[in-house]
Amino acid sequence: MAYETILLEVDERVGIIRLNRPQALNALNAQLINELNAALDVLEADRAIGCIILTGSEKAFAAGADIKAMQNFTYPDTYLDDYITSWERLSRTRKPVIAAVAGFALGGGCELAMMCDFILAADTAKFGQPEIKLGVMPGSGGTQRLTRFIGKSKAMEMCLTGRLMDAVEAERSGLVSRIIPAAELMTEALKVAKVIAGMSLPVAMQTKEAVNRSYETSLAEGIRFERRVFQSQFGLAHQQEGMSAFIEKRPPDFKA
Ligand SMILES: CC(C)=CC(=O)SCCNC(=O)CCNC(=O)[C@H](O)C(C)(C)COP(=O)(O)OP(=O)(O)OC[C@H]1O[C@@H](n2cnc3c(N)ncnc32)[C@H](O)[C@@H]1OP(=O)(O)O
Repeated sequence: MAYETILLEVDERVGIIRLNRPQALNALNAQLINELNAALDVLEADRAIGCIILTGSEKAFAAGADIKAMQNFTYPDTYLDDYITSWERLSRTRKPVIAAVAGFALGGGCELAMMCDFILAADTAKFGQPEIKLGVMPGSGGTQRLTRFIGKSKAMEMCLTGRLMDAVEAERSGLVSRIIPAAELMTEALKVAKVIAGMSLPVAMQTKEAVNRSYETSLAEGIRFERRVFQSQFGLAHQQEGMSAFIEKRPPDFKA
C-alpha cells in the first residue's frame, strides 16, 4: 500500500510509523487513520517485528482530530458512520507500541499517544484535551484513559478547561514514562524499542496483555490471569533459552 499521510520504516526489528501531515500539524483525518491502521496490520503480521514506535514531527505528534474535516458533520454522520471507533485499532495492537511525542499531542493526538503502551516525551511535548473549546468533549478515550493515567482531579481540570500540560507536569503526573531532550527523542526511543524487540516476542506480548488486564479487571482476577500466562511460558523454548543464557553467562538469543 502507498502511504501519503504516514511514513513507515523498519530498523532491525522495530517498525516506525511517523504521522506525516506537516501542513496541518498531523491533524487526524480518515485517510491518516486508515493508513495508520493498515501500517499496524502490516507490522503485526510480520513476525520479525518486535516493537513499534509511533511518532510525529518536531512541532506536533498530532494536533487532534481534523477540525476542518469534521466541522460540518451531523449527528447522523457521526452515529451512522460510527465516527472515531476505527481510531481504537491502535489500542488493540498486540505487539508493544511506544509513543515518541514531541510538540503538540492534543485532543485525538493525546488520545492516540495514550493508546500506546508508554509515552516517551521530548522536553517540547505539550499534552491536552482541548475539545471543550470546540464545543465537544474527548471522543476517543480521553476522559477514560487520561483519568486512569493522572487521576480524576487533574483529568477533570484538563478536560473541563482545555488547559495544556507541559512535559515536566506530564512526567510528574504519570502520563509519560520519561522526558528526553527533543534532539535525542528518536535515538532514545529506538534504543528502548530495540531492547524490547530483542526479548522473546510472545513473552513481551503476553506481558503487555497482562499489564493491560490490570485496567479491566479485579486484582484477584488479574493475578489469576498473570499466573496462568506465566505458567504457560514454561512451554516456550524462550524460557529455556533465557534461563540457560543467564546460567552460562551469555546474552540470550530469542530470535528463533
Ligand atoms: C473532537 C475530537 C473527537 C477530537 C479532537 O481532537 S478536536 C481537536 C483538538 N485539537 C485542538 O483543538 C488543537 C487545534 N490546534 C491549535 O490549537 C493550534 O493549531 C496549535 C496550538 C496546536 C498550534 O498553533 P500554531 O499557531 O503554532 O499553528 P496553527 O497556525 O494554528 O496551525 C498550523 C496549521 O495547522 C492547522 N491545524 C492545527 N490543528 C488542526 C486541527 N486539529 N485540525 C485541522 N487543522 C489543524 C491550522 O489550521 C493551520 O492550518 P492553516 O495554515 O491552513 O490555517
